[in-house]
Amino acid sequence: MIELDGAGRSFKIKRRVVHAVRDLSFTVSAGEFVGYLGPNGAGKSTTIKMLCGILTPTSGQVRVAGLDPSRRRTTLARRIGVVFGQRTTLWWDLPLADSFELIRHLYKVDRATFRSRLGELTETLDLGGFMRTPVRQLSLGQRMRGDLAAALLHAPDVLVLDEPTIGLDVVSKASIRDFLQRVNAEQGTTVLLTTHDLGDIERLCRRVMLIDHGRLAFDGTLDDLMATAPEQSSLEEVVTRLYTAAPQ
Ligand SMILES: Nc1ncnc2c1ncn2[C@@H]1O[C@H](COP(=O)(O)OP(=O)(O)OP(=O)(O)O)[C@@H](O)[C@H]1O
Repeated sequence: MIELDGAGRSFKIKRRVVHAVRDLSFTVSAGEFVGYLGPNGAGKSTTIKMLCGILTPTSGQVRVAGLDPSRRRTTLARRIGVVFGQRTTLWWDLPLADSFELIRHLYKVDRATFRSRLGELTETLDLGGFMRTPVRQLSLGQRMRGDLAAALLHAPDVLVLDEPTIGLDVVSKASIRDFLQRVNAEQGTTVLLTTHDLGDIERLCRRVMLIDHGRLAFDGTLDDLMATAPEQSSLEEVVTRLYTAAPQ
């Protein structure tokens, strides 16, 4: 469902070149739920932007649902949902319901499918109490639930999440994790999750990829990851070891 083959992305800043992602190769199969970890500045967001076609790779190849994201961005938009936890894709001044209606038009979702899909999402994400509230008046947790619904309204095959639980309290985090687990298990949606919250990883991901300095430093199951450190280490200790040991 997601394939990277030697993908790289560099940026030229004045006379300096920053290699945000270098020679990255991995495959994520349909239905997998994969955690994508890495320290600040490792290249996670750059990878995600290449997956949804916002950035074109400067080397190698990227394929999502068999499509080249930067060339087929519009077609791909129907197959992929993206949530950037730090930003909203909703219309700030409009009630949540109006944002969803606009998304329905953008993605050309027919009215009956939209109604049943929105009904399901409203129930599972408990959106009913604030559907008529302008997005700017929503709490962070409410806004995040709205963003998740917006990303899933068109029933994408792939869901890419960039820190979807950032800033949320423990109860909101738990409900979003439950929701994501259900989407993956019940609808077979392929999920790539970027997070600094290791609780998200422990709770949701069987497979973990770790990127550092733009390169893949680990790709395996959560158990394999835990086995890289002495017994009884916490996930936080294991990840800290890898972040500090990864090659430059
Ligand atoms: N548009 C850009 N122009 C120049 N450099 C960039 C650009 N976008 C990212 N970079 C650089 O690429 C590197 C990787 O950045 P990226 O945002 O992908 O990291 P990240 O892993 O998502 O970090 P964080 O966890 O802090 O969000 C960083 O050194 C960053 O400064």
